[in-house]
Amino acid sequence: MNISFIGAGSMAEAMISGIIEKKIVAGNEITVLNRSNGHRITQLQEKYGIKKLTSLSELEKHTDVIILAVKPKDILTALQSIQSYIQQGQLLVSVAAGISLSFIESQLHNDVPIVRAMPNTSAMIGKSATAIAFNQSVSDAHQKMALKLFSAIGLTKVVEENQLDAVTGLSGSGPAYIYYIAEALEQAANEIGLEEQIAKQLVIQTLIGAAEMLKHSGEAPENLRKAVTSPGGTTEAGIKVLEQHSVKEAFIDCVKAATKQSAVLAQTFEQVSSK
Ligand SMILES: NC(=O)C1=CN([C@@H]2O[C@H](COP(=O)(O)OP(=O)(O)OC[C@H]3O[C@@H](n4cnc5c(N)ncnc54)[C@H](OP(=O)(O)O)[C@@H]3O)[C@@H](O)[C@H]2O)C=CC1
Ligand SMILES: O=C(O)[C@@H]1CCC=N1
Repeated sequence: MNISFIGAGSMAEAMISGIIEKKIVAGNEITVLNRSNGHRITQLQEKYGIKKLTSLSELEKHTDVIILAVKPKDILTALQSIQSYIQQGQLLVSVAAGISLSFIESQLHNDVPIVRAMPNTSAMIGKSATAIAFNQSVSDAHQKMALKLFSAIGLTKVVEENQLDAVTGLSGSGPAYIYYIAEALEQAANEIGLEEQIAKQLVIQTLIGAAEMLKHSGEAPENLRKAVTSPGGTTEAGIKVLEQHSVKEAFIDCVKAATKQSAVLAQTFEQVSSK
């Protein structure tokens, strides 16, 4: 299988790294095209043994999967540049946030099988939580191929496309919410007089331990929380303050706002692009 990346940024690198590490394809079966920076391609060549896509016409003969890994603002130009080279049987994958399957279809000449994906930054270490949706032209074989590719960068779930705004609000943006908690815990540690380097490690290990417990214990988060909370104890005193500040409600509103913004961005982008 040969894979071509249009765009050589952080998401492309995360996918390249995962795909090679999981031996889905070898480095020399991956070609990459960037917009401006030759140095970036050389860097990826040296690190992963990938090849440079020297001309877009190479897509016609040597590619089974084309992965669009450009920013949403660049997707129209990228689609216009590749549209005449896409061949029957090739699979097109887009990781661009907020760019709908119908928008991509509208920029192409034929019925092209398309996968739209929403990964997150933990793809860098193979720990993304990704959701993918397919258009009508995607075959069973293509679905399997897409699942294999995204499973190389973490957990992958198939959803209907209308769920992708919610996925973006939850797990696409999700790492930032957890980093926000880590920031707050580190600041608290500082204010209560803990040594900085020790506090950082305690915060990280607390987050990892809690995440692993959620994954492996089979218990609901509420039960795990109650197991830490002794009556009249320290956790109860802490949680009481979170409740006074309506922190749970704030997180619920946070995910809803991010989900809403995903839909707004998609609409705005498509209106601008269709002018
Ligand atoms: N980063 C993340 O965590 C997540 C990213 N995504 C999505 O992934 C996509 C890529 O994001 P990310 O990797 O972070 O972005 P980056 O800015 O790191 O990379 C984008 C790359 O696309 C290249 N590019 C732009 N236009 C073209 C073009 N016409 N032809 C070829 N290459 C082009 C850029 O080249 P140059 O540098 O020369 O301009 C750059 O290398 C986005 O659409 C984003 O929404 C989705 C979920 C999470
Ligand atoms: O904040 C954003 O718009 C993007 C989409 C998902 C993660 N980051």
